[in-house]
Amino acid sequence: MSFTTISVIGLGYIGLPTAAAFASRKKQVIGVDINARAVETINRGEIHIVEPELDNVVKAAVEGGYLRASTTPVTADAYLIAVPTPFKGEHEPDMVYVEAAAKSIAPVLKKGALVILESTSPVGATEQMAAWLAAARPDLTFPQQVGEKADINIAYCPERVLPGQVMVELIKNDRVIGGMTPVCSARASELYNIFLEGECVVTNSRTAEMCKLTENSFRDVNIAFANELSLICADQNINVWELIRLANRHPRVNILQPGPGVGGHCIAVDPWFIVAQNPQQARLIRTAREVNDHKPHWVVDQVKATVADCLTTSDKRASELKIACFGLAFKPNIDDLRESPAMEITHSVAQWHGGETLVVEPNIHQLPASLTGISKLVSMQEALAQADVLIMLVDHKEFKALDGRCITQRHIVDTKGVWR
Ligand SMILES: NC(=O)C1=CN([C@@H]2O[C@H](COP(=O)(O)OP(=O)(O)OC[C@H]3O[C@@H](n4cnc5c(N)ncnc54)[C@H](O)[C@@H]3O)[C@@H](O)[C@H]2O)C=CC1
Ligand SMILES: CC(=O)N[C@@H]1[C@@H](OP(=O)(O)OP(=O)(O)OC[C@H]2O[C@@H](n3ccc(=O)[nH]c3=O)[C@H](O)[C@@H]2O)O[C@H](C(=O)O)[C@@H](O)[C@@H]1O
Repeated sequence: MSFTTISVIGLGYIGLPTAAAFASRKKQVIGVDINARAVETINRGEIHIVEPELDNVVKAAVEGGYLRASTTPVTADAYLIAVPTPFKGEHEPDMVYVEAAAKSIAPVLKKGALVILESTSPVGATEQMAAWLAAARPDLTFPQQVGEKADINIAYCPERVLPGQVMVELIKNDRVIGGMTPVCSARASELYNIFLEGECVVTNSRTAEMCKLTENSFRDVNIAFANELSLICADQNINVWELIRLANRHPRVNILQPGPGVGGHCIAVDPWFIVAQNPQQARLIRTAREVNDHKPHWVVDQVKATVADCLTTSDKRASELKIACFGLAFKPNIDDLRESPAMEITHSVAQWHGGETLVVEPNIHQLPASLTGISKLVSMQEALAQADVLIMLVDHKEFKALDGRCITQRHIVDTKGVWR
């Protein structure tokens, strides 16, 4: 059965670009979200999230009559679930959104439908989702009951796009397809091939779930290695960026870059899903998380030591010193401040510091609420003219382009090696 109508459940950073990609290939797409304001925005042909090129694709899809959004699920040939999977408590995966999404589509499922889970999930989540659907629809058969002959096909197909490059990577990246049966995988591959230029690589659902967690854990472990080196090098008076550049000249060494910590809602979250399921075995993955989570605290200690050093050579009192923090976003050249180590550090410094804390963030026009009243958003030039201590937190292109001769301050904490 081919796919005439496709429904995407959850219209956020992943769901909306995916819905728009199908609609741009002239498929009828119904996006569903519990956020009524997001639904209204999309139905006006506008977007509620920031992602390059997405606005044009959504506008064309809505105006062309291929994409519409709704708060209520409808009957479709295929469903893709892209709802949040945060952690709860002591880093346990929270599957309540997936459960709610599955239960919301169950009543409208028709024989022959394909259901794909895209949300980053712990191993076994797809089987759990299939069980929720089966419990809600005893009139239909599911792969866990009858295998290939099931009325409903189910697969896990993780998303691996990089924020900021989603519209390119969505089309070009290879996709891991984890069907509950080979037929499920074949149908899921057929669906993605509507827009995919990359390859569909087929496996089972549990391997596909683990594959997504593995990719982000691999990056987290590699960044933790770099962050650990940065602590060792600071102690040994070695420039860690020079060290890594030199080590990476080895044909089989490729170390990532240290920074203020690991931010965003994926790399700092997903490795915990492995740790939660295999706490005895996942020792390196847990330690990497701990190393990366510790880094912002270490940076704050460096700031305090640098301020103390500055005071010994200055005739100013502590309350007269100005500290400037460069960057708030969770990574360079974006405006996303969520789960940002730069935010965490700036907040701690501003709360601790008796004097003025200046903030330079070229990608925002207004300070977030948590920093309002305890810091001041200024231009790069104002910060360089006024501050006694500089803290480099995010290697935005504007900061990298700065002529070193403009920096007269001697007291600098540079977490990104930009002003070395
Ligand atoms: N943002 C990213 O760069 C990537 C995210 N992922 C994964 O994709 C999944 C989705 O992430 P994002 O799109 O970033 O989240 P998001 O928060 O941007 O969007 C999720 C959307 O789902 C909606 N929603 C929640 N419960 C719902 C329900 N029961 N029915 C319908 N809509 C519902 C929310 O209102 C929201 O609009 C997560 O598992 C995430 O880990 C995977 C790769 C990249
Ligand atoms: C394995 C991998 O590259 N995963 C990607 C990642 O996207 P995300 O934007 O979170 O990743 P990122 O660019 O590594 O940034 C995460 C954090 O790590 C930091 N970071 C990154 C690279 C580095 O050398 N040093 C470093 O400190 C960044 O500054 C940021 O705070 O996670 C996404 C996700 O799963 O949501 C995934 O789709 C993306 O492909």
